[in-house]
Amino acid sequence: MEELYNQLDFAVKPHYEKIISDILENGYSVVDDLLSPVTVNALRADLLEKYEDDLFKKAAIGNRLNEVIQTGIRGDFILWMDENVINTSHKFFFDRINDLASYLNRTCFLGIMRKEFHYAVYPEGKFYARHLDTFQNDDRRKLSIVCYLNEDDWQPEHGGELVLYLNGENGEIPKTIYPLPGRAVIFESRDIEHEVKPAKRERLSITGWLKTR
Ligand SMILES: O=C(O)CCC(=O)C(=O)O
Ligand SMILES: [Fe+2]
Repeated sequence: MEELYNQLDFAVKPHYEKIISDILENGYSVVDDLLSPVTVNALRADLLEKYEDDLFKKAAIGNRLNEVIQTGIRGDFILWMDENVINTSHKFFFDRINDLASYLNRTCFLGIMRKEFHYAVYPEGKFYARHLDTFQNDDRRKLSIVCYLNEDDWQPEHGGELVLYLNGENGEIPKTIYPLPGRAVIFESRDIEHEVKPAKRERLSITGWLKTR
C-alpha cells in the first residue's frame, strides 16, 4: 500500500521536516538558511534605517497591555513589524514565516493562527536576563523564532549569545547559540527558558512568535 504521506496533497519539505524533528526531540532547532543572504541584507538595511529614524522604543517586560520597562532585565530597543506595509524585505520575511507556519499546521496540527514579530537592537553592553516568552495570564505563544541580522564579520568575542536552558535527564543543559547573520533559532515558547548575554557590539535581530489564537 502506498505510504500515507505520499497521498497528502503537498510536497514534503526536508528542511521543514528537520525543524519539526529537532523540536520534537530537543525543543529547539537552529537553521542557518531560513532566509537568504539577500533577504538578510535587505532586512538589516531596513532595520538600520528605521533605527536611525528613531522609530524604535525601549523594550518592556510583560505583554502589550501590561508593559513595564526594566533595563535591569532587558536593554534592547524594538520596533513591531507590520506584515501589511508594502516593503520588499518584509514580504520575503513574512512569505517564509507564513510558509513555515502553514507547513507546521498541516503536518503537526499546531493550530497557529496568529503571529507577531519585532525588530530588535541590543546596543553595546545590553542583554536580556533569563526568562520564558509566555506570560502568566497568556500562553498563546507557541513557538519563538529569532532571526539574526548581524554583519557577516560577527565573531564569538562579540558576545550576545543566546543561551537556551534545556531539560536534560540529569538536570539542566545550557545550549549556547551565536547570533550569526542568517541564522534562525526556533524553540518552544512555553518550555524553554533562555537569555541573551551582553553584546559587545550592536546586535541586530528579528524576534517573534507563532501563536495559537
Ligand atoms: O535575541 C535573542 O537571541 C532572543 C531574544 C529574546 O529572548 C526575546 O526577545 O524574548
Ligand atoms: Fe525571549
